[in-house]
Amino acid sequence: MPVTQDHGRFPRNPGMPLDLDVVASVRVNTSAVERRAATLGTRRSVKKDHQAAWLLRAISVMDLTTLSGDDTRGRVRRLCAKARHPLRDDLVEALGIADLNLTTGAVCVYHEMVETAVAALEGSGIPVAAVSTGFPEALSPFHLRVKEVEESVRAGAQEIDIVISRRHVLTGDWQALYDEMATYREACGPAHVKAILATGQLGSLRNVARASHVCMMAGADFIKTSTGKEPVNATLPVSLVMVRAIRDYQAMTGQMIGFKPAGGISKAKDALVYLSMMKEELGRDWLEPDLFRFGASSLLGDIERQLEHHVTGRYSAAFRHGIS
Ligand SMILES: O=C[C@H](O)COP(=O)(O)O
Repeated sequence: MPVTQDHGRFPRNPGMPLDLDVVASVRVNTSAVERRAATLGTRRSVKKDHQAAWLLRAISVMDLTTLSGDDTRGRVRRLCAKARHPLRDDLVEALGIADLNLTTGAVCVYHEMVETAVAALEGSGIPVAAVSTGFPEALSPFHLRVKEVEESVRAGAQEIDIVISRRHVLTGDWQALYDEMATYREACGPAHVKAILATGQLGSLRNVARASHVCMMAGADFIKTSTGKEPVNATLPVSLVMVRAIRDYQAMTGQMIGFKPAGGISKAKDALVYLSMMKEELGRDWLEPDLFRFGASSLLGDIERQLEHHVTGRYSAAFRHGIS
């Protein structure tokens, strides 16, 4: 499976009027979802022989992230350098992928760091994603959250990760959630918008499904699980519910919406499970950066280690074969 670097094929979601009948009709069979999620890790759709190719793909769909109170411009510049060249030169050579010009899908930072990241990524084609709207709690005055979105776009962010107000979901105020999301959509202008649901704080899988639908109806281009700051972040059951909402929304409107699991995904083997889930649930199109991203601050290191093992294993196997 060749890795493609395609940052320009984003489908823009025009949204639709809020349909409360659809929202009310959303049901989730929690035990069926949990059963399916439990089998995902043991499925073999990523064959061992192809693991290196899948790990390279995981890099190409990664929003390489730093969202820390002690972020500095220097740290962001180093992160951007890593996004341009995610793997060490010797590994790139050993894997025979020098011609791929592999990069991460995007770099994800706070608003304050957008300009620095944009400058550091100039000419690379790698977009900058900004977490705006009072990330991670979204409890600053609404007009300031909207202003932050506008400022991030002005500073050069091509993608905005907004955070929804959890209380609208917890109180079932779908109109308020729709209006909030639609306002952010508008404020994003040409930038693509990812709606962070903060699923660990939404109370139930049914609420996750209903919030997913409302955000897509209001124009979200992507739905994203978590900020990475909730007590529970991306999980497989939550992800299954969200990708199935994406499938239902596509059946209803024809529109393809992206998915971004984020928070706590730091192991290469977990990334492989997510990729195979996307392929099985939504199909091949959802393995591309315009429809799938990992939000992750520490996944790349583990992928690099696994690719090293892959190369070393291959060489030692070739060596043994040579002397037998
Ligand atoms: O949006 C991305 C997340 O904040 C990253 O979370 P993480 O630091 O747990 O990988």
